[in-house]
Amino acid sequence: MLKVAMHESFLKSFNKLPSSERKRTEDMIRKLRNNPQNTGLNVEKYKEAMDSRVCSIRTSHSYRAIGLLPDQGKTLLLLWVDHHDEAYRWARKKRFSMNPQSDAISIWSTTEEQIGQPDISQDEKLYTLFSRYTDRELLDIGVSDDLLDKVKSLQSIEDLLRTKELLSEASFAGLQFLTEGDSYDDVYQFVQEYRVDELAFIQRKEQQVENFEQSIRKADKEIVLVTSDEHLQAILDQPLEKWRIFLHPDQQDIVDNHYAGPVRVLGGAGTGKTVVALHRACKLVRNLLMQDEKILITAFNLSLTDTLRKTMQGLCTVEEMKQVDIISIDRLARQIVDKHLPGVVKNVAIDRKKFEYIWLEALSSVGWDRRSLSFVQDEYDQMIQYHGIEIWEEYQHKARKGRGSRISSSDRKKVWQIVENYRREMRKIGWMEYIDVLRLARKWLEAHPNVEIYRSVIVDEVQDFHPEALKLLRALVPNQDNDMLLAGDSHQRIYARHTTFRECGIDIRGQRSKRLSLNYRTTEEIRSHAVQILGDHHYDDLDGGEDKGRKQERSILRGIAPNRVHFSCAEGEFCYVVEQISQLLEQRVSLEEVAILARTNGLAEQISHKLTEAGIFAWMMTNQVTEGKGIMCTTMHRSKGLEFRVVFLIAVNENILPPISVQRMASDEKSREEIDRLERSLLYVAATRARDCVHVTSYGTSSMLWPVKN
Ligand SMILES: Nc1ncnc2c1ncn2[C@@H]1O[C@H](COP(=O)(O)OP(=O)(O)OP(=O)(O)O)[C@@H](O)[C@H]1O
Repeated sequence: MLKVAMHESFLKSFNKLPSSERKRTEDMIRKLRNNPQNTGLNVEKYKEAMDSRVCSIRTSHSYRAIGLLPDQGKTLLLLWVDHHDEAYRWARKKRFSMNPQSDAISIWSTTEEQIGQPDISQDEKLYTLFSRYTDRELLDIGVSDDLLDKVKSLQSIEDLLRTKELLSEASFAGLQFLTEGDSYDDVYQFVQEYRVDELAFIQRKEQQVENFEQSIRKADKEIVLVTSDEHLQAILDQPLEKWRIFLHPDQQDIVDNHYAGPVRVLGGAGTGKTVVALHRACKLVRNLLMQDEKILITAFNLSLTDTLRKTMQGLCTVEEMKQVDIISIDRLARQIVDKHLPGVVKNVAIDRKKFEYIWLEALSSVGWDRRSLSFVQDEYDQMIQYHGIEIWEEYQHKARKGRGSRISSSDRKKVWQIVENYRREMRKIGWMEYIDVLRLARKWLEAHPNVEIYRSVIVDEVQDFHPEALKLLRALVPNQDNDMLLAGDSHQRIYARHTTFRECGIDIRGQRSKRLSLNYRTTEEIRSHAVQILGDHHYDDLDGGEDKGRKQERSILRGIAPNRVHFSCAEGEFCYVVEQISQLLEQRVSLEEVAILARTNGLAEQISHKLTEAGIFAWMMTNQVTEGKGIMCTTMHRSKGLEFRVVFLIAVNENILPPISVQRMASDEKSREEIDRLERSLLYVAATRARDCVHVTSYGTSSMLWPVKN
């Protein structure tokens, strides 16, 4: 009897099959397990594949499954199922390896060029990239025997890059240094030093990956071994999300621990912070809550809370969900105020531009004009609203830590007068800002300490919470064991809100700070490019320290680097997007797995209309509309927390990233630096929404934040 295991990728492709084919595939697996010799199955080595372990299995007249079966292997690992042409195409370009660090199996695509040797003439051979080095020299810097001819035939840096996957890290780096003009001796020295580390790595690898069977057992996060026909049925009947509930031990630890107070979970994009937060929520509902107690799951915006709700519904029963509230922090604050202070909040101002005339009148009351507007608004946001200041005496002597420009005491008095005028006029016309609503809710709760609303709170994307929101959370949940889990990442901070948990009354100590560093969403190529965009700004650990964990992060998936393309005009960019979408459709990628992200609402709306006009299903995601059919178009800001197979970042142009209007608002060097940091984080967030592929496009003059390489 043959053991059958199924990789996550197999289940993904299985989920996309027509139902009749699913049934046939299920029958095929049953037959495989019971009688692999069954002639109808045609289990055959697929000779055109790069990996000699690849085999194909017939599931029906026109469908094939692809698997890995080493010679003398006892376990067949199913990897893919598709229409036969597609299945073979998939298998032909794939390479597979067990990743000893993550216990994951890596599947990555190679390009057509990598499959065949370049066809070059004898003359051309003389002038190849490495023709001046002898075989011995190349062997000494780590090029393996079987790759000597290939390396010697490379003619350009692009050829070398395409060969990267075939070379060891050390030899690839060495060859790259040679092309950059480093002397052979320096490169030789570098490779020898590098090899000491690499040898240690290979020894670890050999120890850990003793054989294929053992690796399959170890990779239990992404591979499931079929143990019986009933088990097979159960797996195939479940949606993928449910099946995928195998946490990494680091993740499981965070979920299972008992904490004497709030716990912080840091980690770059795609490291599973949300997954951990929701599993923790589930665990608390099951093991901690009394029948009349509730847990709050909150995040910054509506689209995020929508996504959290959907995932949570997949993890908990309907009964358990009754003890869980999932709501954005702003909406929750509004609910609290409306309930306990009815009529106090009439309207909440989102667009400050609308009230600019009030600011200008307030400025003129002290003899200032529009030129001081940005400075006063920055002072209001970063000092007065940030610290929740309501009286002059508090503002008068407040240290202006972090503010770039100095202020005289008479100007400070004038700023306060302007702010008082602004607040009074806003009250008169019945408007408030969200920060005011958060403060009102918090103050009401602080005045009524016996009203316990939640037993525990779980927060996602906490880096963008305003200090008032964090203080509100503290007031919502009494200080006790397992009271708070705060998940976030300062690299993804896209609103200018710097605070520390401590300043907001949230005390995190020692062991209650965790970091995840294995990226499950994005390929290593996309992750590393996105990280480069962040530049060399300082990134904090959300509590006043520095987050130094970024260097340890890595992805379990491999793939292609982001496509950075530039056009002379917007029309050129649009044609490129349409062309790429047509190719995706040919590859049977569903439109729902594609997103187009732009810096502004207007640009996102524009592309959504243009696609619709071109006959491609597309919809615009807004705060009100969170579901639609076809390609999702939205702003980079709203894409936070979401994920797609393919992402287009469009109009990455000068004066759009950052927008000229935002650049003009900078009142000093410090604000300019902050704008640069925020816009880089925004690009990082947007690019890391992609699982497989990112296209970064621009027209006219491209943005300096993601330059076009010539
Ligand atoms: N242990 C795991 N096994 C398999 N997939 C996982 C695991 N943990 C997380 N994932 C997947 O990785 C992806 C990213 O997870 P998640 O959204 O929780 O990351 P995140 O750190 O919150 O990301 P971001 O900060 O970018 O929003 C999701 O598709 C999730 O299902």
